[in-house]
Amino acid sequence: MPENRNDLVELNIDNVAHGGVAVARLEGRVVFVADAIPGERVLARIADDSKSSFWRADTVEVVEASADRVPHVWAEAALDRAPEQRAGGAEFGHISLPRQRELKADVLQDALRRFGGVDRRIEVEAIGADAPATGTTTTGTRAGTIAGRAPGTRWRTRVRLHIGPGGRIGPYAARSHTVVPVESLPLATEAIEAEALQVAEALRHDRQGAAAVEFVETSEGEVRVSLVAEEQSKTGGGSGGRSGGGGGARGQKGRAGQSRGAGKNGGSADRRLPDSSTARADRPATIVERVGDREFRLAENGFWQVHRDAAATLSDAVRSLTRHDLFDPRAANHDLYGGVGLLAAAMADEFGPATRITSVESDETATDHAGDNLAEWIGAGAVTARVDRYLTDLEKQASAEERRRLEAATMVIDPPRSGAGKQVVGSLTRLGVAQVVYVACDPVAFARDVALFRESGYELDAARAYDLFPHTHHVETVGVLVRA
Ligand SMILES: C[S@@+](CC[C@H](N)C(=O)[O-])C[C@H]1O[C@@H](n2cnc3c(N)ncnc32)[C@H](O)[C@@H]1O
Repeated sequence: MPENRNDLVELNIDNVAHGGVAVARLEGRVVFVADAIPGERVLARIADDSKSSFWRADTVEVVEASADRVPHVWAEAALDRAPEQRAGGAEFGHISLPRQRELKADVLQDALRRFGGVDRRIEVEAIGADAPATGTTTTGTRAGTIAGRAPGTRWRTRVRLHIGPGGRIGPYAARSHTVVPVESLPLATEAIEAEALQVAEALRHDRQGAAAVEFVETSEGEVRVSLVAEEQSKTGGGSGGRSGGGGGARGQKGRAGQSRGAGKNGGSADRRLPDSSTARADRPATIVERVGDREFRLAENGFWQVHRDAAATLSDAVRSLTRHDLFDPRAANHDLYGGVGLLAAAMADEFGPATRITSVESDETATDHAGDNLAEWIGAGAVTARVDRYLTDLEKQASAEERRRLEAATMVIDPPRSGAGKQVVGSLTRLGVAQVVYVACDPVAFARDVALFRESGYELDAARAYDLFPHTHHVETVGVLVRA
């Protein structure tokens, strides 16, 4: 029986839940506990008791520590601060990296079992500079550690910081809209951290009507800085995964803003950023990202994988996991939720210049860029459409010959966090496609979609999981679904 001291309770931590919190029980009720590790005993403050089915609590002191507890990777998110003053976005930063990956694998395994009906353990692999030093992959990710860089840090090439009272910038605290001013950003690239500190200084004097600031470092080392206007910040615009040190893994675009490049070495002395009302009308600037030998053009506020080695890792993953024996280059292959064509290019690279592949993406600017990025392949193209409507139209309108090409097709799908869902999975299975190479950033949404595929006669074939978001709870899974 836990000891009650006002709203403080001692809790034994049992396991980990989806969303980066640990699970304890208090008089039979589930309590989701932040900043704890399974196996620990902690003193926690109840933060939310509004629901009858579960409560939320924040660790304030560790009574019996796990052997996997380490000093927090981000001092400004550590236990010695009040919970509402801990920077959000590095919710696993107090756990050793190998244990973080085990916990992510636990969450994925549990989701696949409970929601997908699949009994499978998929270990979560370290990537890029955190991976064991076995050389360089086909698309050029760097394996092995970089001297002077703590493991699991300096990977974040997209960061959104919010502007709080007094013009001070920082991430939100976990599960709140309280801005926590910070003086370090250990998950961000060094260049973004340096730029953010300078911009923070400028905004303290004049917040320029903005509610948030976004930082992007391209693979060429250029840092772009954009202000996000008040109403755009409230509607949650901005590319996926930019919040704080590690907020969401990804999301939808939609932010118009104003920006400037800071160059490789920190930018100009003039810290005034362009005015939001004038710049909002402009088309967003184009940036270039490099993956191996390939260049991709995209809008600077457009979606791009967040970890500096993620684009290469996922390109390698879809190339190697796709069942080569089921791949037909002349079939109606697709890259659904294709962004600027990253994974379509990986497939065309793997299967040769005759490969037919169509990228389908709802964002018009991204599709325009995908068309350019895929121009060298005669069989590759890009379409602006919502995937659900596009597939429904295909079901209604495809000729007999097109249906045969769809049946033989490989569909790469890389949906947002909510997953593909019933309608899209229904269309894919009714079309009877040969295989689906599913890139998933949310284990529960993935597992639910796996269940839908299984109900329609598909099985989960090969699958791998990657630690694209070290020190956060996020994990990326790539799984292949084939007709059983
Ligand atoms: C996770 S990103 C993947 C992009 C690309 N595969 C990559 O790795 O760069 C998901 C993409 O799907 C797009 N998207 C979201 N919902 C969509 C929908 N219903 N139909 C088409 N595209 C959608 C987003 O704009 C975003 O570009």
